[in-house]
Amino acid sequence: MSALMPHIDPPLSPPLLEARALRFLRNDEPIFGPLDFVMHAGEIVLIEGDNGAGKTTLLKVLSGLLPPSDGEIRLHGDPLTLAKLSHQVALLGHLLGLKLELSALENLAFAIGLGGLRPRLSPTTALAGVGLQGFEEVPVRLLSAGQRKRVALARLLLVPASLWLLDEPYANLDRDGIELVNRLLDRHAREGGAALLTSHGAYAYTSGTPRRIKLRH
Ligand SMILES: Nc1ncnc2c1ncn2[C@@H]1O[C@H](COP(=O)(O)OP(=O)(O)OP(=O)(O)O)[C@@H](O)[C@H]1O
Repeated sequence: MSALMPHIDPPLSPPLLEARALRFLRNDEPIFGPLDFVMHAGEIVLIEGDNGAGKTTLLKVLSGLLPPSDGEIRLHGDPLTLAKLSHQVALLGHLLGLKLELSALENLAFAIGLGGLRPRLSPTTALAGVGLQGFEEVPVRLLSAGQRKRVALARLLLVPASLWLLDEPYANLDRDGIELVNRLLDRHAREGGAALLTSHGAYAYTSGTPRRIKLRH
């Protein structure tokens, strides 16, 4: 390097998710916050709190379903926009967001249309990956609660979102399904994604000790 050229360090990449002074009020009553936290690529973080503490509300705010009352959310250093939300953030909520009259495959095709498709994956391989080979054409209304959850997990696998927001991802799953969620989380983290999850169940994320965010009334 020439003696005249200054040495410039490469810029540090911004956190995957950043919440600053984030608050949500309903009818002037505080539900959560002010909250400050950052999440980096590869992190799995648990949101803890009693019933009604605001866990689901926080996930809804982070996924753009509810506007925050105060504060800021940044994704990869930039403010959240609707365009980013659909491609970079995937929410697995209590209601799963599946269309009951459509088949598992049709639901996945619909999700890809909105959120894009991860390279080298297809809806058929994603369904096989969550143990639903043979259920491709079955309308979701005919699937069990755990099978529906698995369709929603296949959707997570398919879309390229780097941030997963998972509300009770273990609910309704058998032991094999719980291990499946943990495998998907580990792979997502290894591939540079991050996930924020709530869980009341006895089974939760078992690889290492995830960081926790505690919400209080
Ligand atoms: N649609 C709504 N309209 C009015 N109040 C609501 C609504 N949804 C939630 N709340 C209230 O907001 C607060 C937080 O609810 P939230 O669902 O975020 O809690 P949670 O921590 O996810 O609870 P749980 O562990 O029971 O799932 C609760 O007091 C609840 O009564």
